[in-house]
Amino acid sequence: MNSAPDSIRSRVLTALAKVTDPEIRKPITELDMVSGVTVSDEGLVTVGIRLTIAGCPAAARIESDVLAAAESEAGAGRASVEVAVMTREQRTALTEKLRGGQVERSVQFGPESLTRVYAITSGKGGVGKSTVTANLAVALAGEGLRVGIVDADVHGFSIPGLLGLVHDGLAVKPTQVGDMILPPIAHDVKVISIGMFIDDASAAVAWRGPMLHRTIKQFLTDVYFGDLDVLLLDLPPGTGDVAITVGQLLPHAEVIVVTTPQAAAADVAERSGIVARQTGQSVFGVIENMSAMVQADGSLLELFGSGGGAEVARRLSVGQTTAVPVLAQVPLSLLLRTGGDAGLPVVLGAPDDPAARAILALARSMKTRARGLAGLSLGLTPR
Ligand SMILES: Nc1ncnc2c1ncn2[C@@H]1O[C@H](COP(=O)(O)OP(=O)(O)OP(=O)(O)O)[C@@H](O)[C@H]1O
Repeated sequence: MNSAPDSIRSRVLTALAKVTDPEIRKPITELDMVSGVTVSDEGLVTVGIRLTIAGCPAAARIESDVLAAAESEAGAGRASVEVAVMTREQRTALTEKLRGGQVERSVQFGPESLTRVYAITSGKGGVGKSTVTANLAVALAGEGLRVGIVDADVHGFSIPGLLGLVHDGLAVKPTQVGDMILPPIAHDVKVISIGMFIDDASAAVAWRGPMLHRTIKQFLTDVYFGDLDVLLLDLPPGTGDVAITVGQLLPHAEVIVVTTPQAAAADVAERSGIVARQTGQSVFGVIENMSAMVQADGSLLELFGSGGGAEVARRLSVGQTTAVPVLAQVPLSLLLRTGGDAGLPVVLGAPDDPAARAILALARSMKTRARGLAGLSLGLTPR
């Protein structure tokens, strides 16, 4: 092996190109985070890196990955890392680069984007919309898709907890690089939540329309999701301001309505689908959650009745050229609930659970239509 300083330097640079920033998920060499590599006549390597911000939570990981990369070429104990922090100008250059050279910030995931955007809504609270959203996101990521969640459920921002992004009772805070927000990542899903910007977990968020509108817009402009295949938006239940804002900002988003099997829930669930239509969005389908559970003795427990999902799908199909399908029936499940409480989604923690299987099957069928690709065939249709 040629070990002249120039040769070592070029091999170290090649190794460094494989080190990624865990939050931005790009090679540090592309992010201008490597300020220099010097090799002494004795072959000792010094790598200079600059972190995006002081106190960067990923600092220790980046430093040790850089050291390992340098030592892989220089030899154990023959490399060192000098850590500095980007200047404001360097940070601005980085955020512009990540935005693809655009100085003007604009809403991501607009009609020109290839990302499939699904707004997940329900007629009323407590039907399991957030639980289903979190599990579906993780299941889609498990299918190899790049997935993000915007938790816009201002009154019940439960996504961070469901995905284990909670520390000392509070949702983890995103790293901020200049005016760019880096979403925390859990189980391979990039997550941003209103809950991450609130310091008192028990505080009620009494925001009115304009404040909500600004926050959702900021999530869609300032959060660096990178290139996603799928973005899921967890909307608040009902037909309020957030649904209208999302309809205005992302008119091509497709809506998924979550409902329970209860006949009485069908009216309100139908309404949330209709609001979506009024803002120009199409309804992708209905997920019936808390469906019948098979008990140990083989009998069915229909705690919330039956038929609600099919009924909502039937009503939302009226006047449409294609029928709105029931995408999945997710049974009542103890493990789905305890997995959510523990921050480990059931699709990962107990993938053989019937509720997990229903969500994993849905993710598999959605995978085939990721990134604008046509065709989604689902076994379930409205009765
Ligand atoms: N299929 C299911 N089986 C058992 N428990 C479930 C199921 N789906 C959801 N749950 C439980 O129901 C409760 C409500 O779920 P979740 O918070 O996801 O509802 P939501 O519709 O998002 O409510 P909100 O919009 O009001 O926040 C949670 O405790 C959750 O663990």
